[in-house]
Amino acid sequence: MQAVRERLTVAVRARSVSNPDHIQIRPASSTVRVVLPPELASARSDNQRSSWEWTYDHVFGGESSQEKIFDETVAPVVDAVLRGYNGTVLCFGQTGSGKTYTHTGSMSQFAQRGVAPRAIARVFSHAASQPQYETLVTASYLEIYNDTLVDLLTELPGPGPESLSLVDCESSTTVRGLRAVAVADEAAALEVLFTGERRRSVSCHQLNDRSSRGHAVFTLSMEFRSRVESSGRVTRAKLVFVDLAGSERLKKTQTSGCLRGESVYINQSLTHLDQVVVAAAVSRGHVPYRRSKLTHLLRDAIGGNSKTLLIANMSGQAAHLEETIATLEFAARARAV
Ligand SMILES: Nc1ncnc2c1ncn2[C@@H]1O[C@H](COP(=O)(O)OP(=O)(O)OP(=O)(O)O)[C@@H](O)[C@H]1O
Repeated sequence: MQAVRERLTVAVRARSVSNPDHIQIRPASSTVRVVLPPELASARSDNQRSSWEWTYDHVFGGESSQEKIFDETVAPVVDAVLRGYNGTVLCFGQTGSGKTYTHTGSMSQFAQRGVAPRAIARVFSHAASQPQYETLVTASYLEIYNDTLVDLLTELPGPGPESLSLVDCESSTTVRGLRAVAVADEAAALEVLFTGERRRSVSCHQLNDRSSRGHAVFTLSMEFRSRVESSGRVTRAKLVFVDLAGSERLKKTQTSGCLRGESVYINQSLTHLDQVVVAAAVSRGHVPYRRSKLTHLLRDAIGGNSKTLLIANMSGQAAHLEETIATLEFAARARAV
């Protein structure tokens, strides 16, 4: 792996905008402007603001296709991985804002497929165009559910499930015991992705009838070996997709019982993620990555040598303005890392 640290790239994607007076998506200038309506502004204390404007690396409105999102944001990360760098794509945002749609998309409509299946296609088409290299790819799929590591691929043939643990390597963190399945072609890699997708913890609540209850981490690990050079040099690289569980207000999701416990964990782990992002942005010293399994696992993506893209998904609905502001503020903090 080579060092590639650049500023973390941040893209904002709005699902749809219900009230352009209050939410203005401006792809041409890569900005988003939010103006609170008077009734919300007056409910905030005097020293709080009522309008904001943020600049990101990319901004997409509700009309942007899955293809456009992939081509403009994720394809450069995949291409860096194919040159031997590590890459991470993180989908973040409020529950129901479109994170899983961005990550996986529709399993039945080809044009609606998300960034992970498109990345798989790009990896294997690149491998086919480079016969001078042997490309070996393995896939793994992990879920962090209530701070427990769960292997989503244990139903595939292979050794039985082991208990999983995080292990620090030189600059990144790996998961000991996680199954890595060799995938020879695009179809095999998609099969692994969709097997894991089907096994994710999902529940129905007021804002999403298939809400992810854990953070999902899909990883393609690659080895490139020259068939023509005798040195036998091997380049290794990793492409990681993280579909985070959505932040949620308990009042809005109207969850109770188990679901409520999951929500509390989800919100807490996202708060830890925010704290780690702030620490990584302001300090070159200690960053509390070990605060949760999620931040520990994302050490390389946040403060290491991974080429990292954050896609901040926002609903764009006036009813969720406060959550949208929280998402956009997090995305702005991440851009400072
Ligand atoms: N840009 C979009 N275009 C069309 N449909 C979308 C778009 N974004 C999201 N959807 C649809 O909205 C619903 C909720 O989206 P999704 O499940 O991706 O949200 P999420 O952010 O992953 O939510 P959660 O955090 O609760 O898991 C899904 O039915 C999805 O297909």
